[in-house]
Amino acid sequence: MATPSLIPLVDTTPSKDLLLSAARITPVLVPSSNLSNTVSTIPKSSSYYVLVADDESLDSAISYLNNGASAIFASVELADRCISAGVPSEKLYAVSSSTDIPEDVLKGIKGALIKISGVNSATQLPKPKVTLYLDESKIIPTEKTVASLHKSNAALAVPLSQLTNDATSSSKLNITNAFLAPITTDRPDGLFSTIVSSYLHGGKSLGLCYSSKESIEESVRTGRGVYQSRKHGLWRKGETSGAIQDVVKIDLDCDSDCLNFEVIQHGAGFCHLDTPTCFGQLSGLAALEETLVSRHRSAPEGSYTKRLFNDETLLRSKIMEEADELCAAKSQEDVAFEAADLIYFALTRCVSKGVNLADIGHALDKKAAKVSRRPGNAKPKYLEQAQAKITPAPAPSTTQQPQPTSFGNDLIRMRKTKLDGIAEEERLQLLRRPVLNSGAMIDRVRPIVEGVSTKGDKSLLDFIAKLDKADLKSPIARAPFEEPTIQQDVKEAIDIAYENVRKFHVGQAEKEPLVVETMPGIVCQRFARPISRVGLYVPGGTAILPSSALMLGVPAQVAGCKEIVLATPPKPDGSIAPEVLYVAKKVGASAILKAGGAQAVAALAYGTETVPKVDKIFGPGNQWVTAAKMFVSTDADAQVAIDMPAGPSEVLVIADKTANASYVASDLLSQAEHGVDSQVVLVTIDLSEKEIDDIEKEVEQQARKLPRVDITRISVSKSLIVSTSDVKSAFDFSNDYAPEHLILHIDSASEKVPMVENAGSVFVGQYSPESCGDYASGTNHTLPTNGFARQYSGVNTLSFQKHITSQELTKEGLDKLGPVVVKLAECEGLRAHANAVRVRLGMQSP
Ligand SMILES: NC(=O)c1ccc[n+]([C@@H]2O[C@H](COP(=O)([O-])OP(=O)(O)OC[C@H]3O[C@@H](n4cnc5c(N)ncnc54)[C@H](O)[C@@H]3O)[C@@H](O)[C@H]2O)c1
Ligand SMILES: N[C@H](CO)Cc1c[nH]c[nH+]1
Ligand SMILES: [Zn+2]
Repeated sequence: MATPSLIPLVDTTPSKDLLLSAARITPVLVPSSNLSNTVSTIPKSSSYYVLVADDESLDSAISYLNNGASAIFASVELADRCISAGVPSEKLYAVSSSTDIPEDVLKGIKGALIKISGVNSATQLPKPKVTLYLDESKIIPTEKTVASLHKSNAALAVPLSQLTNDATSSSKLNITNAFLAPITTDRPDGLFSTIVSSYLHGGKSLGLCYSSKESIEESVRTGRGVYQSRKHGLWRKGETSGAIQDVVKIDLDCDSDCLNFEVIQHGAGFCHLDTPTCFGQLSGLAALEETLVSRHRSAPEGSYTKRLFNDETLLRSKIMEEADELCAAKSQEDVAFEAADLIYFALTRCVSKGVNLADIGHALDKKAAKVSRRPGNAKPKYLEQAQAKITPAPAPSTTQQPQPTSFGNDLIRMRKTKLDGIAEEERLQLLRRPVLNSGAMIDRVRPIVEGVSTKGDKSLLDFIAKLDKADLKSPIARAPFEEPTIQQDVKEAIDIAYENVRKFHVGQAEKEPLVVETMPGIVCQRFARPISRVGLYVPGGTAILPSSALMLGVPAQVAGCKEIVLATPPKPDGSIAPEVLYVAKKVGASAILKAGGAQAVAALAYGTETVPKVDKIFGPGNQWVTAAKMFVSTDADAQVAIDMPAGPSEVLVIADKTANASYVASDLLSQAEHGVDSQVVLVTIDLSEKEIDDIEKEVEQQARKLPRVDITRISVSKSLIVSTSDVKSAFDFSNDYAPEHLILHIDSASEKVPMVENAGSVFVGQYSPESCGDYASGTNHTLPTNGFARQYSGVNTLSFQKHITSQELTKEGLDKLGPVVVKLAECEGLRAHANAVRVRLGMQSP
C-alpha cells in the first residue's frame, strides 16, 4: 500500500456522505475531542487515526489504540512517553510545529505531523519517516500541492471542511482528485489497472479491470463499483445485471500505479459468466461461508446444517467436541482434519448470528492492533478439564481413522465406524452424502439458463465455447447422422448390450389398456401414450458414457417417443464421441445437441432457433446439470418435466463372512472411480478387524493400479466402512441410506432381497457385479442418488410415457350414477356440475 498522499482531518462534525467518501480512500484523522460523534460513522472496514490532545494522559493515548485506532498522533512530549511505554513505532506519529524533532523520539515514531503556515517549502524529516503537513493558513490546498508533496515522500493533512466530494465544486479541494494526484500509469490509454477483491471473503481476488479518474470519482462519491471499460466507456457494475457492488475501500499499491477495489459483491458474482470470481468458484473458507449463508437462508429438509442452526445445544456440544478432538489430534493430517471440523461448526455459529468472515477478520485486526495485552491464562474450569485429559495421553479415537489426503502416496482408505451403540445424531451424519449445496448451485446455473432461454442460440454458442470449450457454428446435428467409425468389437458389445436393455424395457411396456367396469354400464380405462418430445442428457465431462446414451435411448425408443434429442458435451473440435453417435443412430435419435452442462439443459427445456424444445429431460450429470434440471422443472414457462435428481454415482455393499474381499473391493472401486463426489459405502456384518483389514488392503492395492486413481483416492477418502453385528442392522442402515446401487455379498443373498426397502437397483450375490447393470445385463443404470431412492424409481419404459384415463357410461350407467353425482355436486355448491347430469336424466332443478 502506498503512503497516503492525503489525510482528511475531521475538524468539524462532517456530512456523513463526505466522511464515508473519505473513509473509502484513506484513513481519517480524528481529534480526540471529536471522536465520540464521528467514530460510529466510520465503517468497520476503514482505519482511522486519533489526534490526541496535548493534556491527555499516557493511559488515555494508549486506550485509543486498544479500542480500534490504527495509530495515534501525539505531542512530541507525549510521543516520547508512548515510546517508553512500548507503543510500536508504526502506530505513533509526533505532532510538532517544526521538523526539529529530537533524534531519540524520531527513532521511535512512524512519522510526524508538522503544523505550519504554507507548505510550499516542505522540509523533510529523515527518511524513511513520513512527514504530514497541516497548513494552518486556512488557504484551500490544490492538487498540485498534494502531488508535489507526495514526490518528496510527504503528505497533506487537510481539514474535512476544505474538502468536497462534489465533482463540480471549485471552491474546495475535490477529495478524489487529491487522492489521485500522485497516481501514475504506464498504459498508453491512460487507464489504471484495477484489482477487484471481495471484502466478505478476506480480500479474495474477484478479477481485473480498469479505472479512469472519472470512474474512480464516481465510485468514491457513490460507494458503488464503477470502472472504465476499454471498449464501452464508463462501466457501472451491475447496472444491467443487478450484480452491483458496494465499495468498501480503494487502495493504491506501493508505487501508486495500480488500484485495489475492495467490494461487497451482490447478485450472482463478479464475472460476466456469473461465477463469483473471474478465476472460477470460491474455495476453502470462502466457499464454506457461502454454503452456510445459503443454508441459513433456505435449507432442504434433512439438512444437518439446518439442524445445527435450529438446535443451539447441539451446535454448542459439537463445537466443544471438535475443539477437544483438535487438541487430541496428533499427526498433521489429523490436526488439519479436526481443525476443519471445528471451523465448520464455529462458522455455523457465526453465520447463525449474522457474523461473516470479514467481521472475524476485523476482530482479529482489532486484537492485533492492541498494544497492551491480557496475560492469556485459561479459566480454572477449562484448565482442570484439560489437565485431566492430558494425563494420561488420550487414546486415539476408535471410530475415526487417519484421513488420507488427495495427494502423493498417502493411504487410500475409507473412514471406519462401528454402528453398535452409536448416537442417533452420529448415525444421521453417516447417512449424509458429500454433496454440494443445491440452493447455491441453483443460483449459479440461473444466469446460464436465463441467458439461453432469452437469447437463444447466440447465448448457447457462447456458453458452449466458454464451458464446453468448443467453438461451434451450430449447436445441433440432425438425423440422418454420418456413419461413425468405431472398432468392430466395441460395436458388437454395444449391440449385445442394446438387445438386453431393449428386452428388459420392452417387457416393462404396457401392451393393453387397463379396462375396469366399476358399475354396470360404467367402463373406466387407463392407457399409455409416449411423451412426444424427449431430451436425453448423456454426460461427457470426465468420461464418455455411450452406456448412458443406451440406457436413456432404448426406453425412449421402446415407449415410442417421436422426437428424441440427445445432448452431450462436444469435444474441442466440435465432434461427439463416435460410440455415442453409434448409439444415437441405433435408438433413432432425431437430433444431437452438442452441448453439456446447464446450457444443454436450458436449450432442451426452452428450445432455441435451432434446438427443438422437449417435454421431458432425462439423464444423469454433474452438479451443473442436476441443478439446471431442477431449475427448469420449476419454471412454469418452460413446461418441462425431469426424470429425477440423479447425481454423483454411489454404491452400498453389504458384506458378511462369506464375502470375497477382492470382489467387494472391486465393486466399491467401480463406483468410486466415477467422480470425486461419488460415495461408496461398505456395511459389514460381524466381520473381525482382520477381515475388514483384508478388504481395505484390497481397495488400496486395486485402486493404485487404476488409471483414475487420483479421482478414486478422493472419493474413497469421503467414503465409509460401517460395521454392524447382524443382518437386520445392516439392512436397516442400507434402507435409511437408500443407495443408488446395493450389492449383496452375503450368505443366501437372494433370500434377503425382501429386506430391501429403498435402493435404486440391487445386485444379488457375488457373481453380480454392479458394472453388469451399468452396461449390459438389461436393467437401467440411470438411478436415483443422494437418498432419492426412498421416493423415486430408476428410469424405465414408463418414465417415457404418460397415462391417460377414459370412461364411457351407458344410459343405464348414468341412471345409476347420476343421483350420486348430483348429491355430491350440490354438497360442494357446484350447481352446473349437477345440472350436467340433471339435463340428461330429465331431473328438476331445486
Ligand atoms: N446416477 C447416474 O445414473 C449416473 C450415470 C452416469 C454418470 N453419473 C454421474 O454423472 C456425472 C458426470 O459428470 P461430468 O462432469 O463427467 O459430465 P457432465 O456432462 O455431467 O458435465 C460436464 C459439463 O458440465 C459443465 N461444467 C463443468 N464445469 C462447469 C463450471 N465451472 N461452470 C459451468 N458449467 C460447468 C460443462 O458444460 C461441461 O461440459 C458424474 O458425477 C457421474 O457420477 C451418474
Ligand atoms: N454407474 C453409473 C451410474 O451411477 C453409470 C455408468 C455409466 N458407465 C459406467 N457406469
Ligand atoms: Zn458406473
